[in-house]
Amino acid sequence: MLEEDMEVAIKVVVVGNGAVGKSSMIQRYCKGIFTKDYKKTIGVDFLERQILVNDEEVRLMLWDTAGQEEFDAITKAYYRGAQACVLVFSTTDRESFQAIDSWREKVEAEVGDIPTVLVQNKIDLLEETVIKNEEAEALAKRLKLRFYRASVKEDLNVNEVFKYLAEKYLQRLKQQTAEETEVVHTTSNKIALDLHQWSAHKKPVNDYNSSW
Ligand SMILES: Nc1nc2c(ncn2[C@@H]2O[C@H](COP(=O)(O)OP(=O)(O)OP(=O)(O)O)[C@@H](O)[C@H]2O)c(=O)[nH]1
Repeated sequence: MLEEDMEVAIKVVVVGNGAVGKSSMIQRYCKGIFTKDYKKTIGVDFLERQILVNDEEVRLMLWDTAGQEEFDAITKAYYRGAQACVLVFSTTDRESFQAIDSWREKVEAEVGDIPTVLVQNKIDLLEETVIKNEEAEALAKRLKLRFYRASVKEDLNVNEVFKYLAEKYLQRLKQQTAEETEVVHTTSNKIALDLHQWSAHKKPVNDYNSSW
């Protein structure tokens, strides 16, 4: 169990090419709305939402990063401290699919291996698709990532994406806590053992007169 009074807050970065639906996904998840207008994100922005995961309160802070290369310098700084990541591409944009590897590398370069999920957005436009199902699945397999097909417009699979990331993050957190506890135990066992060995070498109090 985690400390009861401690709130778990997770910084999640949502990355991918421009216009794949990152801002829309965050708005949908945090505000429950969808707008048709496309307003290019300048730099970064964030919204948050609290959810319950296995009876644990989790605050998700969703960082919306610009998909345009021109803002790379600003967005890179915002990856720092990220604890989970959503990689998004669009059903109707092949370049956004091909760019996934490079987005993953950019995030990994800043924060290492964090819980990450691959999302194909705009599946309501499946008849206009430029990506085969097998290709997307192969990419997920190669990157060893959970894969979701979503439509922010139709509110399909959006909640699932963030729920999965929160669960994955908590799972890792508990595992780390358990490992740290084990290290402490191992260390204290070692100290106990050393003390035992030391006292075994120590001369008994009632034996001070004999030669040791
Ligand atoms: N049909 C459809 N359109 C969507 C969906 N999600 C987003 N859009 C539209 O796609 C366009 C781009 O969405 P944004 O959320 O602004 O894209 P973005 O990835 O944040 O773009 P940048 O800020 O440039 O990085 C907007 O017109 C949205 O309304 C979806 O699931 N289906």
